[in-house]
Amino acid sequence: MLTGEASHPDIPAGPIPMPSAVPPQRPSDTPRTDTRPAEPDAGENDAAAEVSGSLSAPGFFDACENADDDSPIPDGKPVPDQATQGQLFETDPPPWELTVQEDVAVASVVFRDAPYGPYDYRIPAELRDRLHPGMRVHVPLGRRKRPTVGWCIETKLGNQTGKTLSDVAEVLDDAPLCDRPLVRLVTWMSHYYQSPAGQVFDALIPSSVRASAGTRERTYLSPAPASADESVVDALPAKQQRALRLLIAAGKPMTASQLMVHAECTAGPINALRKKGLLSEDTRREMTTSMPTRWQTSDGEKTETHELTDDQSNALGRITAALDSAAAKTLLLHGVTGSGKTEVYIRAIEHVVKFGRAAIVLVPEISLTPQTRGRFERRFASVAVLHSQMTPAERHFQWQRIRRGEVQVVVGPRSAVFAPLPRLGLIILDEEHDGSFKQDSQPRYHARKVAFARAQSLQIPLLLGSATPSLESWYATQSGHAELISMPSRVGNRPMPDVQLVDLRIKDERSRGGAISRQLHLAVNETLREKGQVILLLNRRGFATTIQCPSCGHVVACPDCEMPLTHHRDGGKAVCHYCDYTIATPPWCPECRFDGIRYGGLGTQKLEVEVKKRFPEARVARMDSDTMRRPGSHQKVLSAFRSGELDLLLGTQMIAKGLDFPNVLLVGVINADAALHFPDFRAGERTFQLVTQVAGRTGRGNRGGRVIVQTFSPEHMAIQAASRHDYLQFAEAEIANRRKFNYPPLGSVARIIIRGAVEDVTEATANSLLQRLESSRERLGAEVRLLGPAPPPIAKLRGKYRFHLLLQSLDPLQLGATIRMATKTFKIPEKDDVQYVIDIDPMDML
Ligand SMILES: Nc1ncnc2c1ncn2[C@@H]1O[C@H](COP(=O)(O)OP(=O)(O)OP(=O)(O)O)[C@@H](O)[C@H]1O
Ligand SMILES: [Zn+2]
Repeated sequence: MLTGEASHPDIPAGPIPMPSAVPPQRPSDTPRTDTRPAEPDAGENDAAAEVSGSLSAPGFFDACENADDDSPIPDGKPVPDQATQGQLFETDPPPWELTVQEDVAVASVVFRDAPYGPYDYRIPAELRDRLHPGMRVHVPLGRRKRPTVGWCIETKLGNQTGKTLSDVAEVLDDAPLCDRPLVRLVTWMSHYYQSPAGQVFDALIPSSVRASAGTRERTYLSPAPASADESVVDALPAKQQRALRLLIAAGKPMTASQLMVHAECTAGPINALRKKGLLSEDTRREMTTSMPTRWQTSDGEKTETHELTDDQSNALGRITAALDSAAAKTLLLHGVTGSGKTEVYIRAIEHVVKFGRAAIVLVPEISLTPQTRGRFERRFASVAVLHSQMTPAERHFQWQRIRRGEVQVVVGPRSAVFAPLPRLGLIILDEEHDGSFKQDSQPRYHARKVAFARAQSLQIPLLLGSATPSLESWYATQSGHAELISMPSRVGNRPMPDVQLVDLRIKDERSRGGAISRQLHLAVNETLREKGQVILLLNRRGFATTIQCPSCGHVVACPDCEMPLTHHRDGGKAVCHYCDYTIATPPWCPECRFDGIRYGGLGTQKLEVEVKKRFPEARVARMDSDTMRRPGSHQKVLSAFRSGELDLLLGTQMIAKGLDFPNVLLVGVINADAALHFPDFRAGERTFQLVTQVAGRTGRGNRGGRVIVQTFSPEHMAIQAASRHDYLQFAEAEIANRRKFNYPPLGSVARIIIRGAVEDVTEATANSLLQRLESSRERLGAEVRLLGPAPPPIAKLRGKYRFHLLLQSLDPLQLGATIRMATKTFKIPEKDDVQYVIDIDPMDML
């Protein structure tokens, strides 16, 4: 899937189902999601295997019980290379062959491109001790024996395929890039998300690690045994003798250039010594620098350790009990904004670290919250912070530290769930409802679900924390799959801020020609006068969100996506927020040449202009993905805001997350409905989360705080509940809504997006995929509802027409099996140029 397909940076995405049961892993039916022809596969019989394999076999986690032992991946039945032909002629091998065959060491290998494997290869004797699961290999693939890089997922004794295996040609890694539990996680993800295992490995192991970024090979010279013979050394020409004696005297290996400097000679004498066999060589891969970290750690907050509140110590007690029980328990810490969740995480990790174990803390993009980062770095001796602005060399350096076991805490975004800590004891997801935990390209995984799988297989607790938990996690506490821990009040018994709704339908409430209502205007003035700080939320970036001709009605749209372009004032650009297509904003209508084109709709840039005009004294900063492009820019703005150099911060949802500034006395929400009327069953949930979270940024100090929410739908349940900080009311009402349609968390949803250059060919492909889904559903007897194909709200993206199919079921196993069976042999003729993407537990329907 193209990155950017679901990149709606200003639209918060929602949550994902809590797995209550997870399908078994069967590495043999790695899915295919592209149009290339697949290798021959086992055909009809496999369909039957699919039924029993996916619908009745024990779950993945049964298979993963002994995560530490070295047993091969359970239930693996690799499809042998070119199996079908061989099977025509061969029956059981004769017994004498059996003994020989059993002695054959075999590696199962998967690939990132089709055919995806797994296929079995013989491990030649000289590679037997070197090859382990989690390493990359070179193997010959296909009839042409094309040399291909693959990942070894299993090594075993005995060739079960009944035919001659090709040899592994080369082992590419000195040590496994992931340990066995992580290899098992790969095969589970590949199965559950229907994404080739080779591609899952690529998501798991950063490209900087695969490419050994920031390292180079260096060859070290030391005296060879032959140089111990004095007479030999004495007989050498002067320069050679000098160099060799220096090396012997040094007592440690040197590179050729070091030795040249030392011995004040050229390369000649050293090469001569080499040729005479008087030097031995040793090549190592080394980091080129000792890693300087480019980011300061602090945003200006002081270190504080607090006496825990009663809520906090109760929460900590329940978490340490789970840690001590060494069970794979899922805990949901529901603590209102400002209840001190971070302190609880830190204490829980201290408990973990005491026993020599380590923790992972997943956060929505860390560069947005330098504060969180600072809190962890100040409290632990060895923290690895992973974030999107690291260089490849930094990333690789941190990864190596983590793998060597030098790190107590890893803090990072969703991909940090794969951090290769050797003694992981706890995984925490902070702001667990956040949409950034779902990846919108292959493999389309959700970090919460992967964290759950990893925690289960290692038998360690998973701690989810939020003031506005996803309904999936909430429902899990209601159905007994997770334990609920509540922190219903703020630290220091500070009250929740007062929320006032401004009904924008009433004309008097609206301001003439502006975005800021009379009440909000007054409140900002008052706050500034009291030397308090203000946060204003508007979840749309750009200046104007539509460019329309008032004469002919033409809307300037992206030629590739057909979505309206957003006018950006800096540079006078019109930009597609879906694909980044950019043109100069046309000064007149491109259709009818009318010169008086109108910029409608409100973005953060326009709001900034209005704010500066209304409050000329205020020092204002804007925070959105346009102003925050440069590394470190969040930190700069946030430290300035903390130190009081700024009075007013306005921006998109990135200012709604996790910030803790005691002097913020007013939060204004410019338009609470922006996301409410999206064609998505999570629209209400996202609105509730966003309003509650941003409202929670105030009243965090001793001076109190208040919130003004402007809305066209003040009676909407999500906005009502948010205005009362009433999560329970919201959750109960929303669960009842979802129950009517079996939407998550009550049922499971999957989405298949079909895209192609020609509209009717794309639609026809979607229809034939639908037929296949219908017939698999019938063969499996699966209770799955099929909807579509229909054009999604974004019906065209980057020049491709799009259709989608939705699948719904109460049983995620049946849902997965239906798709797997339908797509297993589904091939789209190359000339059609149509691709499809499977999205299990999709987070948006756009
Ligand atoms: N026991 C305590 N006593 C006093 N202050 C505390 C205590 N625990 C935490 N704090 C302070 O309370 C503030 C809020 O804590 P924190 O930012 O962890 O809240 P939170 O629950 O994560 O809120 P949000 O969900 O809004 O991010 C912080 O400034 C923190 O230093
Ligand atoms: Zn576009």
